[in-house]
Amino acid sequence: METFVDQRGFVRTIDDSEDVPVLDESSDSEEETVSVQQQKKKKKKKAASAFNPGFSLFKQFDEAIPFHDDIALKTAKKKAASTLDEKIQKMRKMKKRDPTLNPDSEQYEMEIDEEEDEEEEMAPDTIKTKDKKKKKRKGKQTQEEIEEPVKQEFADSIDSYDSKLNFQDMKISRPLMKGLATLQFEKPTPIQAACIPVALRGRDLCACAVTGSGKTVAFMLPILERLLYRPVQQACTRVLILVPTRELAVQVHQVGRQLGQFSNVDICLAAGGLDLKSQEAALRMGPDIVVATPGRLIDHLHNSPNFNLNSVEILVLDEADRMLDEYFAEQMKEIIRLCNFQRQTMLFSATMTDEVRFWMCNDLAAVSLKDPVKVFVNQNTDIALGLRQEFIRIRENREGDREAIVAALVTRTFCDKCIVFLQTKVQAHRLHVVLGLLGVNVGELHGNLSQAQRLEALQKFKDNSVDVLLATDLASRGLDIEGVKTVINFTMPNTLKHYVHRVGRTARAGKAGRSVTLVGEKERKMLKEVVKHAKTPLKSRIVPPEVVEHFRNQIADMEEDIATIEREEREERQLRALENQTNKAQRLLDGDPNGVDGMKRVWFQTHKDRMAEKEALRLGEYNKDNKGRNRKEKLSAEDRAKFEVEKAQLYAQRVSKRKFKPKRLRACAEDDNEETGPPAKKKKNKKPKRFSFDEELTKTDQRSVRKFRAGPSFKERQLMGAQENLFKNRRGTREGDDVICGVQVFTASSQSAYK
Ligand SMILES: Nc1ncnc2c1ncn2[C@@H]1O[C@H](COP(=O)(O)OP(=O)(O)OP(=O)(O)O)[C@@H](O)[C@H]1O
Repeated sequence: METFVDQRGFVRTIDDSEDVPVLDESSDSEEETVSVQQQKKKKKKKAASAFNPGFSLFKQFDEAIPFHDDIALKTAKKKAASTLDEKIQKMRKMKKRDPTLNPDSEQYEMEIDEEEDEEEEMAPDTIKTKDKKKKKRKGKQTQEEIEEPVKQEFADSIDSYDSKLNFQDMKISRPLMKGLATLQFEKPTPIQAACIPVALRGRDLCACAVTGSGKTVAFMLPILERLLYRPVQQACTRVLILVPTRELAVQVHQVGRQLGQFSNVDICLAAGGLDLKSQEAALRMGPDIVVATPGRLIDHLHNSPNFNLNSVEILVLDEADRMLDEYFAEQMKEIIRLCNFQRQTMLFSATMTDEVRFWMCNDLAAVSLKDPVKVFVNQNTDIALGLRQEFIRIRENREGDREAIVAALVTRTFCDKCIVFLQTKVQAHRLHVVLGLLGVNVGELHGNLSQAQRLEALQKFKDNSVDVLLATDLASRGLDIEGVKTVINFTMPNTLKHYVHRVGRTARAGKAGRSVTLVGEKERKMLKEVVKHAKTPLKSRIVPPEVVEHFRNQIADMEEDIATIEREEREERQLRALENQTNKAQRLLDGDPNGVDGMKRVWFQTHKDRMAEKEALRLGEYNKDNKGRNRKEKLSAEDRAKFEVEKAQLYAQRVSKRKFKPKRLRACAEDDNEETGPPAKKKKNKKPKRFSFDEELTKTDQRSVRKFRAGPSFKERQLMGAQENLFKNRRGTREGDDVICGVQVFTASSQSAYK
């Protein structure tokens, strides 16, 4: 793959006017032959290293272990030490060593030695360029066209930038220039050139630029620059950066630290899954910048003494459209409620156009911006021009071939630096076993893993000890992994936006990359959307039927081994659950029901509320159909693939329903004054909602109780002078809608309290 490297070895950035070298069509067959050869060399290497003479399969059963609870737990620990990869290796070696264990077991032998010859005879994939069909206007409008956009009003709009501008021209201070030099950033990218001067002026902004265009530096650099001039007498948190995933938080934190390494700005990470106590200690010191995921941040806000957001001067929402979608809605409301409203707010994402109109009319009007500047560079594309997009058609009755096709792709053509995106964690895990048994060096990254496992999987993929990473949408946003060559979509992503982010993991910072998406008949609508948005020609790839059949047979032969591995894992999980229960019981006996320090952690929602929210957001269950009936005990390849597609479609349906749902009006403006800004415009022809006192008293359903009888909000308590009690008894105040960004939002209870 070609990269842009200038004479001085710096990674150059791409200008709007430049042509990006898309992978040459004529190179297809040559490229793939080379790839197959490389794969074969690799396989030989793997075959050589696959056998460890010291390995004893039954070693763990050598000693007779008497059954005893305690020992069972110890065994659980011991068993848990055997990772999935170890299990896969064990199975492969077992089959290799003792063919009598399974009459079909030549499969692994064949794969290591003889299959090479067989594959040599197999035809390479065929690639055709997809022609863009001419637009037919049937007088039928698309959903986007039908929708009447409620647009955010922008005070200014920037859609071009000064391509000659460099970091010196922006008056970036010396310590940060040194940081930029260490990162070898010579020249700002377009989004940086456009955003940094605006952000330095303290203006609110809403920025959108293609994936991999350097948005992180676009907000981090002006933040650090402004913090260099902060008063240092009193340490407090002045900047809050919110991101949707823990991995992204780690990455943003790292970029901040690298950029600010020669300054005295203190950055703290408050992401879920990482050590709570050390985060608490760091937050107590009042770090200048906090990079956080919403859930963990709320936990700290409610449970860490001396940590609050009262002094936050800059709020950044990275992947803003995700942060403001329904999944984070309740948590974001809570954070915004606790955040100082006199602040600069910056929103960044690669896919924002659609969302902007949302924010103004949904519950999250709270993050509305003050005279915001819209910075949309490269507006004509959200997909990198260096990306080559390929599609593989899956015929209606061949849905079950998806696993075989992906196996063919990653073993024959895209053998390294490849991310495969799947819709469900279960399918990602299964594919780990399948590809592992086929000898692929594979890792998985999704929400069913512990944080340590997640970070380890990512690290292994980054440092090339894993060639193929199987991930859910957890990894689709923001992650910047150097040198990702290929992104494979097992099914068409939920929405165009998901597609843009997934394929955006490759072809970053002006480099070339490739995406391969498997498209079934039911997913053709989404494909049309992608075709409509494409700025470069799309390709259609055909994997030869004999290759698909070969892998399909191999996978079918492995089913028994897959079941064995899954059974072992299930047993380990049960033992771990038993261990957890025993530990819990032990803690109860010791009189410490809540953990090490005996403090019960509080959360703004009750456990029941949280579970109800999760349940409402759930998109079907793996072994239940969409009517809630149990699926068959043993799912076929078709069933699994169908569920993946179904799940994506359920999500897309929900998004589209939400777009059409009438929005609740909850805000009313205060008097026009400096603090609160101008009053909101009165809606014509809309009867004001009336709250009756009787209603407040008599309505006892849960929603009304929350709506009418919520306690005073943060601001109201402040007004009442109860500052010291702010962190006590926060539960029950979540609907205490309050003063946010100049708009005062009253609940009925607060209205009557003020009357
Ligand atoms: N000025 C620069 N010069 C060269 N490379 C840069 C520059 N700024 C950022 N990069 C590199 O570009 C890559 C992408 O940056 P970043 O992750 O911030 O992109 P992004 O726009 O946030 O992507 P996404 O939309 O996927 O979140 C990173 O590897 C980063 O190091």
